Amino acid sequence: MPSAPSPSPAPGSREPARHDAELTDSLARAEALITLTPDYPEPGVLFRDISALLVDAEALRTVTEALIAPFAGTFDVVAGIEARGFLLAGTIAATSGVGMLPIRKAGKLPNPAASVEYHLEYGSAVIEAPGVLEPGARVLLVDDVLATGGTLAASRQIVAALGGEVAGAAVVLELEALGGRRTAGDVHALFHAAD
Ligand SMILES: O=P(O)(O)OC[C@H]1O[C@H](OP(=O)(O)OP(=O)(O)O)[C@H](O)[C@@H]1O
Ligand SMILES: Nc1ncnc2[nH]cnc12
Repeated sequence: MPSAPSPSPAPGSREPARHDAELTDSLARAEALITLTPDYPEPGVLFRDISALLVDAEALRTVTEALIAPFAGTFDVVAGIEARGFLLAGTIAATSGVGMLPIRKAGKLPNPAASVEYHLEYGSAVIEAPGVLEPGARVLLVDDVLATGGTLAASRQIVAALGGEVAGAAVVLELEALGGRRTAGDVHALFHAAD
């Protein structure tokens, strides 16, 4: 079940306001669109795919708004982590009226200003970013899945190396069994999977 945001009752009422109930339903509908594929990309991994959520206009809008809800007015730039994080950072940038910083996988940028190696549930990788941030820019990090937390932790290092400040981190789905929050720090997660 979605965990955020929680419904706020109308004054003098024990019932949630209708718009909050609708938001909860819409989030539950979005969560149900996340598909599970066993043994992908390697044996033992249960892969979560947000493609069906992305292609659904209502689900995409609801998830975009819920990802930024706790951070309104606190960030100047949204950073998306290649590749799936790009998709959400794009919608957040358009919705929030801020710019978007692409954090790329290694070898895609001509002159990376920062580079960090990290480990994932299935392998290791290097991310890089261009030196385009204003000093002190407040950056919201966005990704689809929090698993081991290696990607978000590396992204925090990238933002610091660029001279920015991390305003927060938001993901669609947290895989709790992998303990990523211990590595990635505080993360706003819309949905939680226990396994
Ligand atoms: O918490 P972690 O263990 O670091 O894992 C989470 C990361 O793994 C996936 O990306 P992946 O590297 O598979 O790249 P993709 O977006 O290009 O598919 C996902 O989109 C996150 O970025
Ligand atoms: N199980 C998983 N499903 C989707 N993306 C992931 N990134 C790391 N682990 C993942």
